[in-house]
Amino acid sequence: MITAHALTKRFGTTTAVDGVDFTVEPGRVTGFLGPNGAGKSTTMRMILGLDRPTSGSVTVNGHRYAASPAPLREVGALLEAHAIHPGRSARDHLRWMAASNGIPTTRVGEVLDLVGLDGVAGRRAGRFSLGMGQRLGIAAALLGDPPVVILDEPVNGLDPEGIRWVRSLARKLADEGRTVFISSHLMSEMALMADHLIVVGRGRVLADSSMEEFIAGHATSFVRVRAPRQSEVASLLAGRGLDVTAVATTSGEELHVTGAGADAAGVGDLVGAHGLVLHELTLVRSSLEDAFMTLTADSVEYHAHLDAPEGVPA
Ligand SMILES: Nc1ncnc2c1ncn2[C@@H]1O[C@H](COP(=O)(O)OP(=O)(O)OP(=O)(O)O)[C@@H](O)[C@H]1O
Repeated sequence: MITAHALTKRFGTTTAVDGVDFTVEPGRVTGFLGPNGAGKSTTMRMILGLDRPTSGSVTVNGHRYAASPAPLREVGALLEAHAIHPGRSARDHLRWMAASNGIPTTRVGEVLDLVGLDGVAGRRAGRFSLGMGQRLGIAAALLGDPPVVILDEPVNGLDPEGIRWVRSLARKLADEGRTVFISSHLMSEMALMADHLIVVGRGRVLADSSMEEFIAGHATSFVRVRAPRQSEVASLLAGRGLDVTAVATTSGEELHVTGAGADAAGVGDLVGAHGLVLHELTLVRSSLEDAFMTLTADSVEYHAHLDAPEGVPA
C-alpha cells in the first residue's frame, strides 16, 4: 500500500506537487492520470525516494521506501527515463541488477520470459527499439518479485500488441494481490486498464474514485434533435420538464436535450404523438476523454490555440 499525506514538492517557484493525499491499495490497478506537467513523475520519484518532499510524506507499506533494506524486493519501478548501459546486453543488465540486490540469477531468465525478450536477451540494449526498452524496464521492475509495482507511462512507445500486453500484465499483477500504480496522460488507456483512478492537475488531486464511479459521474450524454419546426419541438420538450438548449452549428441550429428521461425513443415518441416531424434524433455520448479534458482544462500547462490566426495572441 502507498500512502501520501499532504505531499508537496517545489522546484524554485514551481509547485510540482501541491499537498496531495491519496492511498494506493493492493489487489487493484490504480491509474494515475493527468496532463503533461501535472506532477505524476515527481510524485512517483518521491515514492521511490529519488526526490525528497518539500513537505508532507509518502510511505510504502508504512515506511519511507528509501529506508527499505531490500528495495527491489519491495517496490519494482519503471520510470520514464531509465538508464541502461547501451553496450550491455539485456541479460547482463538484469544479471547485474540481480547481483547487486541479492536476487538469484535464475530470476533473470524468468523475467525475460515474462516480458517476451528471451529471444533477444543477448543483444546490446543500445540497439533496442523503444518498445523493447520499455519491456526491459518492466523486466527490471519485476526482478525482485515485488508486492508493489510502479510504472510511469509504461505504454509509451509500444505498439498495439505491446499495449495490450501491458494491460494484461497489470491485471495479472493486481489479481496476484499486488499494489499496481500506473501513470498515463491518456484517459482512453486508463479506462481499459485501471480499476481505480486518481486524476491530478497542476500538482493537485482533482478526482480519486473507482473507474465505475468516475464514468458514472463524468461521462455525460444528450439527445441531438433537428426538426423543421424546431421552436415548437423545443417548447413541447421543455413543457415535459426536459432541459433544452438551442445550439448553433455550421449546418444550422440543433437542440440538445438533457434531463431525466431524455432518451432518444422517449423524445421521438413524444414529438410523433404531437404530429411533428424530426430530421435528426441521435443519442450523443461524450467520451471519457472529454470528461478528463473538462476536469483538467484549468490545469493544462500548454494549450494549443488552433483557432487563433498566426501571430495573434489567443
Ligand atoms: N527537476 C526539476 N526542476 C524543475 N522543475 C521540475 C523538475 N521536475 C519537474 N519539474 C516541474 O514540475 C512540474 C511537474 O512535472 P512532472 O514531470 O512531475 O509532471 P508529469 O505529470 O509527470 O508530466 P509529464 O506527463 O509531462 O511527464 C512541471 O511543471 C515540471 O516542469
